[in-house]
Amino acid sequence: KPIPGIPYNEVSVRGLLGDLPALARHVKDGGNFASYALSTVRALNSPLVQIFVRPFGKPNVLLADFGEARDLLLHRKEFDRSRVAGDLTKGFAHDHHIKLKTGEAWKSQRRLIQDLMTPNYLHNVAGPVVYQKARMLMDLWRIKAEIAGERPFEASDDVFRGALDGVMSFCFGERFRDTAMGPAIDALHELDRGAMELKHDGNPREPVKFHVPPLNAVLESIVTISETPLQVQGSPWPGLKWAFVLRNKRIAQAVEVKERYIHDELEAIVERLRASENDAEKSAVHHMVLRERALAEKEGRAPQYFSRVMIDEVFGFIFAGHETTSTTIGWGLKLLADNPHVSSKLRTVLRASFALAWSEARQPTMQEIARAHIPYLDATLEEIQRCGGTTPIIDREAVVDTQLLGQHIPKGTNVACLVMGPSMMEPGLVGEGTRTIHTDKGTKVKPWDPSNISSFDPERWIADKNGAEVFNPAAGPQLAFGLGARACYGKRLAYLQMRIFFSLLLWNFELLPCPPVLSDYSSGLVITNKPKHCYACLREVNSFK
Ligand code: HEM
Repeated sequence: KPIPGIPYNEVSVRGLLGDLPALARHVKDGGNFASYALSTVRALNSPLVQIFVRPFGKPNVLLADFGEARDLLLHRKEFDRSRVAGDLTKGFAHDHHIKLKTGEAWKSQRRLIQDLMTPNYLHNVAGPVVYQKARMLMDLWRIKAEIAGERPFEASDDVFRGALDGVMSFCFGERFRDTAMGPAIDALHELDRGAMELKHDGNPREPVKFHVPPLNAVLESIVTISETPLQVQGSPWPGLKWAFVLRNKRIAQAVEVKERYIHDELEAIVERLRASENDAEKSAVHHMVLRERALAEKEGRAPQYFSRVMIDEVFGFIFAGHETTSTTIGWGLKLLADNPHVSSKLRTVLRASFALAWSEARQPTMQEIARAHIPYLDATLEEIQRCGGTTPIIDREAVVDTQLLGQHIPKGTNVACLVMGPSMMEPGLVGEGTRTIHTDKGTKVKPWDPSNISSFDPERWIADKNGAEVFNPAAGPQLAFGLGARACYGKRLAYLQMRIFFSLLLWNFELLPCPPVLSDYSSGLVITNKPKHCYACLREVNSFK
């Protein structure tokens, strides 16, 4: 039954299936749930609309306005984490904190992973292992660029391997050695040099196809599990659907492999700590074991190193961190290749910022990259986040009867804030004065200039402070990581990974534009809003070690 006062498609309320038939047609034509939501907002020309995608369930409200979404996410206690995230992760990380409402239980669980996103931890512990994996990706692309000879090649699998290795290194530190990238590099070394001839064959615009080697059993299990939420998405009975999905032999085996792997890693750390306090390798898992030990001591109980919560929190890093980061890097590759003025300015800025590395003909170090103050780099990363739309929807649930944009929202309604719609990537639909009263008077974020709101322009994040360029993270609307208490936990790690990756990429390569057929911006929404085509066409600009 529609919520009075909120626009909807008239045809959707005529049948039992609501918007599902129209959504299915949209998907068949190459769209996805997020693009359907956006097209509905546009068709009804309203920043607040409702759609019916759960048979017998409540309508889903779509909110396409940054000002109102920001207020909701930052200040409104009437909204909390929705059931969607928990429903989608129930089958493989049942006890992860993502599903919890904001309160004592959530806070207490977050204590286990506290301090992992501090600059100190990121720069000194996580950064070096993440940097090492980014260097491996550059090595892989150096070989591919040489073989491809300025022809494009598929980049999404490489970027995916790089991001997966990055987040696994964050979790397990130096203990994680059986990487995704290793076999990809080995496969190139073993390649018959005759394959070098590829660069002279055929159409120079045709992509070069490289063999994609399989992942090891643990990494393969992560990929298998990460695909399962797609099967549950939209189900009116997620619990039942999970029971069915987990009966599949391949999926059940994948869950078993990942459980055993995480358990064994925890056990290894616990054993090393028992043997010698200073002997265990530092990593997120090591840090969690120390936190659990300290919390248990404080609470007068025995530590539970192998509890469901411990295992699910570890897997949460991997699940929440690998595809999001790899998708965002994929968008960044495309945007930088298609905007050579941005990539060449960034390269010039990087050379000036890492002047010592340039003069010594070497790669910038992890510490140089992490600590440098480079406003144009920060601005470019922010703009990649804005234009990529990796997580196009941020859900919240109304926990009491409330209002949005002056309309009644009943308790239990799921509100989906659109990250890419009006006011974000196209002019807004809301007139001043119609929003819910803002509690943060005086710090309201200014809207983007409508004349260039949809273009990729890092300069929008740059401000002038006493004649010097500074990066202004609050220059305008941005929802890429959500906002408020439940915003992305791993944001700082994601920025660090991107900072390292794009600095090294532009240090080593020029990104040549790919042929138009490989350069479109269509996307597929699985867990994230992924580019359908992600190719790289690289020219090495130096051969520094
Ligand atoms: C570019 C990469 C990433 C993007 C775009 C991204 C985006 C997001 C978004 C939009 C949310 C929901 C925010 C909200 O509801 O307000 C979220 C939540 C979360 N993210 Fe990320 N994320 C990224 C990387 C990571 C990484 C690397 C980790 C951990 C290693 C991580 C861990 C989490 C967790 C644990 C939550 C749930 C927080 C909670 O419910 O309290 N994310 N992320």
